[in-house]
Amino acid sequence: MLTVERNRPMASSISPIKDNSIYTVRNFNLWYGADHALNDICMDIPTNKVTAIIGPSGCGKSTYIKALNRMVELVPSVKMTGSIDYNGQNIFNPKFKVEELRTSVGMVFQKPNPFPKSIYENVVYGPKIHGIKKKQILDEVVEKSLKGAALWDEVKDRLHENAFGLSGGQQQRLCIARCLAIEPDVILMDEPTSALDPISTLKVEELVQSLKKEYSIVIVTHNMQQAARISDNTAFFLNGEVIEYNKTDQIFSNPTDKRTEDYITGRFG
Ligand SMILES: Nc1ncnc2c1ncn2[C@@H]1O[C@H](COP(=O)(O)OP(=O)(O)OP(=O)(O)O)[C@@H](O)[C@H]1O
Repeated sequence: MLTVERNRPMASSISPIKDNSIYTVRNFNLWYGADHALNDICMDIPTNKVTAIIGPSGCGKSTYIKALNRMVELVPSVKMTGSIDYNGQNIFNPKFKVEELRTSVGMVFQKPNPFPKSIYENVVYGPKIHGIKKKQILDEVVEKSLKGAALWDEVKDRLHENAFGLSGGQQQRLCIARCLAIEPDVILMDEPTSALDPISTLKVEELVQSLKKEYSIVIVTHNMQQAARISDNTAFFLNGEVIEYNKTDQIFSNPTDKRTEDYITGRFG
């Protein structure tokens, strides 16, 4: 189990938002070599809400969400202290099964990254890895996931065509469908619309809002309007710290920290 080092100044204390939390994060620190990228993060993720993470480039947003699914450990120089509990279990406990995170937490990246396969094969990729072979079940997964990602009507007659033939916005929704196919509880999104045109962006934003009925969503975004439009709660990160974490309305209408106000009003970042 990881322990907390106390040989450095404490960051601002952040009171967790009082909702059912799928993640409980306590005093979490992360270093890339000597670079202290996350500093004493205490930030819970509520269930069935959209949580936006905003902040200037390099403040640790991606690192934080990659810690939530233990992807960040793929970087060899990483060192961490503190705890991240997922459904009450510390994900860094040696007894914790990381495969559980792989099936419960899906991730959507900045650039759509479909596999060089058909639309159908992209969606069934995860379920097949988890041993589902029956065609009828896979067909159902494809329809349900593509409907969930608001893409079914656009692709139902071309399921066996290569995914690279889709537009960028459609490819991103396909990546969301691929994520839904593993039936996750959480979807982590790292700037999912930054490579998309305004209409595709709107479709993904509408999708995020409809998905929160069934999923807990964390979205990193540089787009203030997007965070304000689609999220329930927003965290403002700066230099690896959570400066403010509150209801989105509150953050955007009446931030308590001057640095949050300066950032959302475009004075820096
Ligand atoms: N693989 C890595 N190896 C070493 N340092 C890294 C690595 N990834 C990120 N960092 C460093 O950690 C800090 C936080 O980076 P991170 O990518 O989490 O920020 P971010 O807020 O997501 O930035 P952006 O908005 O530009 O994507 C930065 O100083 C960055 O240089």
